[in-house]
Amino acid sequence: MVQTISGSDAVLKVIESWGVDHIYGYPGGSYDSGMNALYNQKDKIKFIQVRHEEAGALAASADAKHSGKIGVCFGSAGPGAIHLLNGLYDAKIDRVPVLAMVAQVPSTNMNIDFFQAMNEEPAFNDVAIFNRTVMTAKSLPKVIDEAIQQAYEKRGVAVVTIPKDFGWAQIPDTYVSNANTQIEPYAIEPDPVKIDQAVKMIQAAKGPVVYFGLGAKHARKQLMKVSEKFKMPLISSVLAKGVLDEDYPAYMGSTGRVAPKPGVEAAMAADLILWVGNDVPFASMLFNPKAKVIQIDIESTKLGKRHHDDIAILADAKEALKALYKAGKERANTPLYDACLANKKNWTDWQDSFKDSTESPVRPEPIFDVLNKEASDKAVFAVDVGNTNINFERLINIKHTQKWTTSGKYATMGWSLPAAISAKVLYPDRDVYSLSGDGAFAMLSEEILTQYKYKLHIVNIVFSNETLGFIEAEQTDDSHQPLSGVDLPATDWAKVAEGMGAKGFTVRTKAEFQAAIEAAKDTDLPVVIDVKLTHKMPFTTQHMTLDPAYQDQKQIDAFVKKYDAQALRPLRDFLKEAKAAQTAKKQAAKDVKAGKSGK
Ligand SMILES: CC(=O)OP(=O)(O)O
Repeated sequence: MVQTISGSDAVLKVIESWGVDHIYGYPGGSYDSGMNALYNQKDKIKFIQVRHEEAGALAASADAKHSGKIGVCFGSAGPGAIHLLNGLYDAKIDRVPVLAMVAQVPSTNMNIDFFQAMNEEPAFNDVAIFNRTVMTAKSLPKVIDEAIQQAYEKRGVAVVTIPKDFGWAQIPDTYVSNANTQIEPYAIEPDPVKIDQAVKMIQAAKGPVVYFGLGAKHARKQLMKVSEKFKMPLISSVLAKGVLDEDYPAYMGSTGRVAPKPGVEAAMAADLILWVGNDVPFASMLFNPKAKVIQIDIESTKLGKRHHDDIAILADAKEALKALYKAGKERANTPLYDACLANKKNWTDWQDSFKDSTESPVRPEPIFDVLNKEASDKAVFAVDVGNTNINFERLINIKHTQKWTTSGKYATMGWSLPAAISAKVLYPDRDVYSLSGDGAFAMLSEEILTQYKYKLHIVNIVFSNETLGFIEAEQTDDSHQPLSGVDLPATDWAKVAEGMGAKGFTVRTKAEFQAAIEAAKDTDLPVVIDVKLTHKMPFTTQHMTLDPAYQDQKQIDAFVKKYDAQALRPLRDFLKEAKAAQTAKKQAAKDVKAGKSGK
């Protein structure tokens, strides 16, 4: 006799065969059989009960971002399913594999206006790369297997809708999963002719730079070697922060609104961009429009997508960088390279000058100074959307051994708590920090309950300044309108957290923050540190007004005063100095050759 198994147990067996050991969700009547299977297989797959399905989907997306492996979540029929959507869009838009199981009313009650029934497929059509309602109980394991393969292959969201009765039905326990058939695709090697052309273009450029994204995350050493050999400063996408150590001298950080000044200025001064594994939507606005572009990408649809290419190389980033390094000759320092290094030092010194500021409410620099010292080399940061992105991008001295995630191109607020849960579930031995503004924290703050329920020792830092700061700055600097709808009521987040079982602290100074971080070491509970943050907005790199060659002195004075930026100098100053130093060096060398060294 053929052994049988319930449809939902068969589903979990397939999911487990792909190496998944936990699933996020919230029970509902239509998902009873799924809960029954999770109970039956609790030794193999852990159920993480989030308190809102959106958080489950975000945590699943964060699992995929952290580990590269598929994240799995579920929602019950109707509202439970629809609540998943926001988290699933994060996975879709940041292109990571997620499986969402969506419960449906029993097949006999579908399409007849039943309680909590809705036509779920159309609702998930846009978000999913694979979106199917299972038609028979027997096909359940095969459809789940297919969904997982599709999610990996197409780097997106697979949605499987499961009518309630199919999950309970007994089916033959004979299905064999496809998980063991999967192999890593071969890295595509670059065309040597294109590599030769690219090397010539790089050698001829006056100020070439590298602009890399997450497509180059496996090519850390090659990025540094190419930069050193051809004297190219490195600029990254926001999300590729952490591929290189922050203190690597030629790494200028990212470019764009959240970026530090050296990255923004280097991008505008470059005359050639070596664009590697990067798909940033604003990218065409962030660079010198006259710069030449050599682009390397593993997907042909990315070539020329964000910027006109002079040379397009279809290849794996690591292979292409290796080939460039091998094919080219070492270059002498360019003035732009020297100027960028000096500019970075000027910016870092300026940021550091606020590290011990005693202003209260506190500035972000003292808080991040403590974090930089306290976070271990293995720390994981879950970073929410808003000014927290800006402060994290500029002030965390990331190490490549640490990890961090945010909601990137989708940029949903509410990211940090579910992402921190994902980090602690995946890496229980690593120190995990969630960082959010008071707006973003409020959006999914109920997830402190999840942290408490599973005894996840996460340090949640809330930057409270009673405003949607990122939007406030936009209304002030971009649209020049009166502030409208951005103010938030003062809230005692430490008290809220205590009510949910966490340990709460309120801090207004660096010393208080340091003390809270010390106290956090003495508890296994989740911790919430409500940092009462200054209302001063971060230095704007988007509307930077520092250079008298381009701006009116009065404007510059007002800008410098607003951001306490007296010590900051424009990149052009360093370029002039670098050019003068190189001319003097050349002249000295000529003099020595001509026997006029004066010695
Ligand atoms: C979205 C937003 O403006 O958030 P914050 O207040 O953290 O900047």
